[in-house]
Amino acid sequence: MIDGVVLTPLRRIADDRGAVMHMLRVDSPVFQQFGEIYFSSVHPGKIKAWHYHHRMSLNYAVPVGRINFVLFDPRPHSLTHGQVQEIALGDDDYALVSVPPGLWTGFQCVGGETALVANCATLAHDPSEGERKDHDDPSIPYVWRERP
Ligand SMILES: Cc1cn([C@H]2C[C@H](O)[C@@H](COP(=O)(O)OP(=O)(O)O[C@H]3O[C@H](C)C(=O)[C@H](O)[C@H]3O)O2)c(=O)[nH]c1=O
Repeated sequence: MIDGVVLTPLRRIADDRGAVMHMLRVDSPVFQQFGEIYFSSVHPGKIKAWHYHHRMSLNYAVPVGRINFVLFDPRPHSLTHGQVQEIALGDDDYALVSVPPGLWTGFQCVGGETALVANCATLAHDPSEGERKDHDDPSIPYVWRERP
């Protein structure tokens, strides 16, 4: 796992009416502070990458559909400097991934259903706090799956 990233399995309590899906509680070891919750949908095969945050920590869960979540560690003094990691997230592999600032992240919808990514972030969205690169930027050593 990239240094500082935490993957926490989450409960999905299903019955014949639907399901309750946990995400983040104030007494969780990964809870820091509340900034904003938002949801990002991504259609089958589509990529949303790359995102970088200077100060915001992310807490992602995917209650609908499935994504391949990818992280790249550019931090010069990190134990995992230069590493790339893929994490499968989705309603059938339901978990919370907590990501510190300073990493490049992105995701691709895998499977045939539009996926919904929930982010319970430690700060309210502030465009000046983030950076973007194209999904195929050569400075990040990762090749996304072919898109339909
Ligand atoms: C998050 C946000 C976005 N926007 C605007 C900015 C753009 O014009 C448009 C799409 O934003 P973006 O391209 O950043 O969307 P995603 O690629 O889905 O990424 C967003 O959702 C993933 C999960 C992340 O973690 C990102 O930090 C977050 O920005 O919505 C706003 O006006 N307010 C907001 O709070």
